[in-house]
Amino acid sequence: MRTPVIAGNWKMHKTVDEAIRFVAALRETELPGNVETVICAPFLALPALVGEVQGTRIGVGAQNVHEKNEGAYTGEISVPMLRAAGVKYVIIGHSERRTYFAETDETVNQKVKAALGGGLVPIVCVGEVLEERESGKTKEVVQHQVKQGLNGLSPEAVAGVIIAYEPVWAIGTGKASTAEDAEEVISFIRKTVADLFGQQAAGQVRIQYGGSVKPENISTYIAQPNIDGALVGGASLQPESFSKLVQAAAAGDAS
Ligand SMILES: O=C(CO)COP(=O)(O)O
Repeated sequence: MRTPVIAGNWKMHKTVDEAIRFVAALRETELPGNVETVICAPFLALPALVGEVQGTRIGVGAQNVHEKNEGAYTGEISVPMLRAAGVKYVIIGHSERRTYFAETDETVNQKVKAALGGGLVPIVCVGEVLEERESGKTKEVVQHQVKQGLNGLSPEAVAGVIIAYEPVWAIGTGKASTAEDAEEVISFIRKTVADLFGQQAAGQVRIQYGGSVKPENISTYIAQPNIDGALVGGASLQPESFSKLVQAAAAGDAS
């Protein structure tokens, strides 16, 4: 039985004060125990958030990390720095980082290894662009990204990874993938993990859907057998909406 994960990706939103106010509001709501709840915030807000979530079920994640532990890499943040700040998760290879910051499957792989080696849970993002979808290349693209991103990991390590399938055309567009389409690709990703790392790792690895997930559609994804939660951008920015996502995921998982 895989515990679903609802992770908010705030992207470049919220000052430290805004982040603190968000958690204060979220703490007013009852967060269910059968859903892993994560907030991935800008680096600056992370230490304050770690303090604010003490005693709650919320985990804190970063949105990127450098693959080296330290060195002359101006502007970068390392795994040991995040760990020392109490951060538990890190998003790796988000399509925005691949598009705007030249991340490749190779850098994703190095970052995943660094994260796992340093005790962070990586949320590894994969997904096709519209042109690839329209030319029937979705499975080929995500298979390649999964294979390269997880290259060289042990089956035990893969079991602890979270994969987020985020079709790029669905991100921030309001054009979410249907739950059936997302299930088809995510079950294919699980099969790819089984082929590469064995059935046990494939049975344990959690695979989220991301792309225009809202409180109104989250239940349709959670109802799918292979979809283990969601990575949410816009709808994670308001505490009411984020709380509804977590509640709906809990209700869907229990049903
Ligand atoms: O990119 C996303 C999460 O990482 C999805 O963003 P939206 O939920 O705003 O479409």
